[in-house]
Amino acid sequence: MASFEVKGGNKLNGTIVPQGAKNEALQIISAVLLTAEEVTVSNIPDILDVNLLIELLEDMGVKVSRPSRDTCIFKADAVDADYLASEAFRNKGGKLRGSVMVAGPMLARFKKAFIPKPGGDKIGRRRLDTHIIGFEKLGAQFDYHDEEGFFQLSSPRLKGTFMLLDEPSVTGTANIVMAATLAEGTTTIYNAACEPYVQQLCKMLNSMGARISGIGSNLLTIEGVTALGGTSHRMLPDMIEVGSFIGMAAMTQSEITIKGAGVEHLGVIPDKFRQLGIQLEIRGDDIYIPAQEKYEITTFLDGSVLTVYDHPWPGFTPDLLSIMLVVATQAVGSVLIHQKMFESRLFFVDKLLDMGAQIILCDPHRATVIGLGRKHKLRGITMSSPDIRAGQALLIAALSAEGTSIIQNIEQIDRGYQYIDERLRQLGAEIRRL
Ligand SMILES: CC(=O)N[C@H]1[C@@H](OP(=O)(O)OP(=O)(O)OC[C@H]2O[C@@H](n3ccc(=O)[nH]c3=O)[C@H](O)[C@@H]2O)O[C@H](CO)[C@@H](O)[C@@H]1O
Ligand SMILES: C=C(OP(=O)(O)O)C(=O)O
Repeated sequence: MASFEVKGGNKLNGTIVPQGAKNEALQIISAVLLTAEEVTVSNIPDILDVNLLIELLEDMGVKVSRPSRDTCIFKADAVDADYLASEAFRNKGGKLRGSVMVAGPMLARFKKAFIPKPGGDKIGRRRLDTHIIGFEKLGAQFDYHDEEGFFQLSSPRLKGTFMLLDEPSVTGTANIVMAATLAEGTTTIYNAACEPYVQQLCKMLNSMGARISGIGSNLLTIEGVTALGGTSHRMLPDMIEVGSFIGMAAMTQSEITIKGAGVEHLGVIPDKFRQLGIQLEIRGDDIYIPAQEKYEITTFLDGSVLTVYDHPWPGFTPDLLSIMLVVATQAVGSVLIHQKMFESRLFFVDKLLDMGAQIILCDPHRATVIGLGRKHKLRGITMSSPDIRAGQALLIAALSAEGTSIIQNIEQIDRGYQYIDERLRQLGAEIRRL
């Protein structure tokens, strides 16, 4: 279990380029299974989860070449569909959430799939019902193997239909869309997730010959085709990294430019940080954050305390709430952070309390932060990263704190943030991997 040692208190300065989007990468890389032709994918982040998925595809017989560090050429012309039934797949696939999205393409092209109990963050219950019920509506049968916790799916023939999803699941929508591209007839998905990740997937599928309309909305129509071909696709900048860097700049009073932030794909993210009183300027596709002595949380128009909560896109992503929470600890004013989707994502506030933050955890979903307004600094402590975003939030807290912090279990951070220590050192941070 590796750790970061962080000496806090330095003001950072400079330019940082966001990596390619992790959650987009997991969808896009799964989609290469839909064709026997070559698919070139660029701006791939070099992070644990994505590398594991690429390894998984190689184990399945997909040919992968890497002309440069961030680009892969995939060719799924000799896939061993039986590999999915193996224990090796269950073990490796079970290490990341993204492995569930191998199922849609496998069902569509090879008529069978297995979904291992997926890994990913332990942030509360994360059901797969939307995926499975969607496949079932397309004509697949499933068995749930209780003891090993995996789903076995088969589909001699997928047939398009109308479906109204129970919830706009991000990976669920991606999975059903991928299966529907090769189904007979037309599939209509209402209450579909429409995050930029899903939009990017649909655009890539269309460039492979799929016929998807309604991209960017919650009503997707997919006219099935008989085969898909090769294409090239470039991942968007990771919007969660962009948000994390905005928060980090404010919290550490740093002047930072986020270069190539993919501004048009950020939705409400910049405005949510502005609601915390953080100044930021959009300069073309860059975001400039000036060094700020103080930032003051706004109130609602009637003067009541601001609430920041998550909501399916185009609402605010749950993956940035931990960052918002930590940044609010040094703001002037108060905010209620309401994490609606996940039950166990706010428990990391214990560590912030130990660092001297003023937070009241109201219940597992809600925390009220009373900003310190820099009256005193957080103090460095030893802590363990519980999940990817809490890990990054604690790293930001440590960078702003007085003294030295040790963050353990940083595999959680490495799951989603590429070379984070190296990139932060370039901005002037004192961070060391132990
Ligand atoms: C690999 C990947 O892409 N992971 C992302 C994906 O996970 P993932 O696709 O697994 O998450 P889902 O969209 O399925 O849903 C997440 C959780 O929120 C609940 N839920 C979902 C929709 C809704 O309207 N109401 C609701 O309460 C679900 O029951 C589930 O417990 O989307 C999540 C929600 O944006 C993000 O946190 C994850 O980073
Ligand atoms: C929850 C996340 O990831 P995963 O779905 O892979 O656990 C995340 O990216 O914040």
